[in-house]
Amino acid sequence: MARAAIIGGGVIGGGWAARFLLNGWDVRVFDPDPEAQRKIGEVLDNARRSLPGLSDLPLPDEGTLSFHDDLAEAVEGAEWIQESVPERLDLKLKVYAQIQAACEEGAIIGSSTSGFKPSELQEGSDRPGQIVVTHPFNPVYLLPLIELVTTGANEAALIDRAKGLLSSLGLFPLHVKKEIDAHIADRFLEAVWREALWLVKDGIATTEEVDEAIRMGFGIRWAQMGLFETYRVAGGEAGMRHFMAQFGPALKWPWTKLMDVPEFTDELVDLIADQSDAQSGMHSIRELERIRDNNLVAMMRALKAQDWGAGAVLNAHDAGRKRDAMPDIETADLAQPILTLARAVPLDWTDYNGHMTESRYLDAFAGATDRFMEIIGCDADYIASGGSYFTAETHIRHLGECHAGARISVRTQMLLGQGKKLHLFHSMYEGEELIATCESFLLHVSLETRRPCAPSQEIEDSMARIAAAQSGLEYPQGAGSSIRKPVPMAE
Ligand SMILES: NC(=O)C1=CN([C@@H]2O[C@H](COP(=O)(O)OP(=O)(O)OC[C@H]3O[C@@H](n4cnc5c(N)ncnc54)[C@H](O)[C@@H]3O)[C@@H](O)[C@H]2O)C=CC1
Ligand SMILES: C[N+](C)(C)CC(=O)CC(=O)[O-]
Repeated sequence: MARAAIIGGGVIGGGWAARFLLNGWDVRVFDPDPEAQRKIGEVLDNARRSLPGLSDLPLPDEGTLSFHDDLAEAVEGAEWIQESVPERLDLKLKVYAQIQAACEEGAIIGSSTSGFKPSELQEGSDRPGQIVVTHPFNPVYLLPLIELVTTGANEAALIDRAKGLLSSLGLFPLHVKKEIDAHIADRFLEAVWREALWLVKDGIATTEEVDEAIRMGFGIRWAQMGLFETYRVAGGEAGMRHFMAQFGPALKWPWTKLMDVPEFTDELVDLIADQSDAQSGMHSIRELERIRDNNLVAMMRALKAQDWGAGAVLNAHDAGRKRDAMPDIETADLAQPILTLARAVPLDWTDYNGHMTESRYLDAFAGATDRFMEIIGCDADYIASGGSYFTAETHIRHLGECHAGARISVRTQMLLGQGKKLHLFHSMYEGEELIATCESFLLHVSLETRRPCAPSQEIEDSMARIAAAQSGLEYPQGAGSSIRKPVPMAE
């Protein structure tokens, strides 16, 4: 089992711990704070309800989490060491000396620093090539971006290994090859933060109005296209050149306070903190984290459907794991109902009753049907060649309930697969418990005529193979049933 050490387990270290653990790594934590274990436990609870559902496949079994009073013990045998101690250079340098005295020479030491350059962190080290900046974004267990900032002291092989390990955790390592204070993203965030402070200090807007100005407009836009792509579109048909010609000169107008930072007087801190309390004080920080996570999961899953931005990163992560996680016609035990879906229930699949909402059962069963189609040869290439299946009838029975984060699976029995007809019976389980079934009848169609027709010989052969293998299975209980006619109540 791969092992990571988390040095500093606060807001960010806790997020890293969750990211590693939920991706199957063993995690050792060193943090002198006596509250660290409780705090990380709460971050983990949030991560467990939100991260697994982002994937359309099950995550690996969780690794083991342990807390250590001794830094040397925590880093021993670790392949990855993530430093997330407070943003003070003297402290970070002291911590690296302790880490490097005890860790493996081949281990990667990543720093979460928001602002320091890697050359500053490598200063005075005997093995500077081991230290890189891996700057994450909060919540680390959901957001994919990691700014991987390196110097000439870091060898290409170590950089490649770091990229590979980060990608295997579902992260998106953005390699910043030329170091600069605050890397890339925090330079924007600092600029926006500075402007917002001025707007509140000068009485132009409240903290709430600043936040509305972001989240009702460009905040949504930036989640799917960055700055340049957004402005290219805003330039109209003439694109970026026109945009720059039109708005470039305006940058010189006195729109902003540019580099000045308002002084953090007690008065300014009170003004901002009081407004922030009035805006959000009715929610605890943990509640706000859960609201944030619900929203992030819903947005990232929407981007996933578009295979765009952060959604494309999630799809690529799934694609890399699909081969091992899901059987195909050669690896499945065809004599049994075939595994066609295995995943965690995403946060945005639950409803006001606190369990998976009914439309999502159809969503999950439709995913199982899609997988069955792939297994028999009706994959993306086949569909592009003009043949596919349309569903003619579906009947779902709800036998139990499941909640966000639950691991569900679907196993599929083929009741008929011959000519243009495909009749499937899906059974959904949480663990061993049967929670729903779905019977579907599909017809093979020509996508040109939109009329039923026979499928390819390869599909016919696959269906014949499965029919022969499953011929010994009993007709499933519940198949062929309908909603019974109500019996009149006795007086
Ligand atoms: N909070 C944020 O939004 C982000 C912070 N970062 C960076 O992550 C790092 C940590 O920041 P946060 O998690 O926000 O701070 P935090 O204050 O929540 O956590 C820091 C943790 O380090 C522990 N600590 C202090 N001295 C230690 C030592 N000698 N050895 C081990 N642990 C020690 C503290 O007990 C505390 O639990 C900083 O470098 C920061 O710039 C990066 C991205 C976002
Ligand atoms: C405020 N901050 C500079 C610590 C923020 C970051 O570094 C990244 C983030 O998560 O916004």
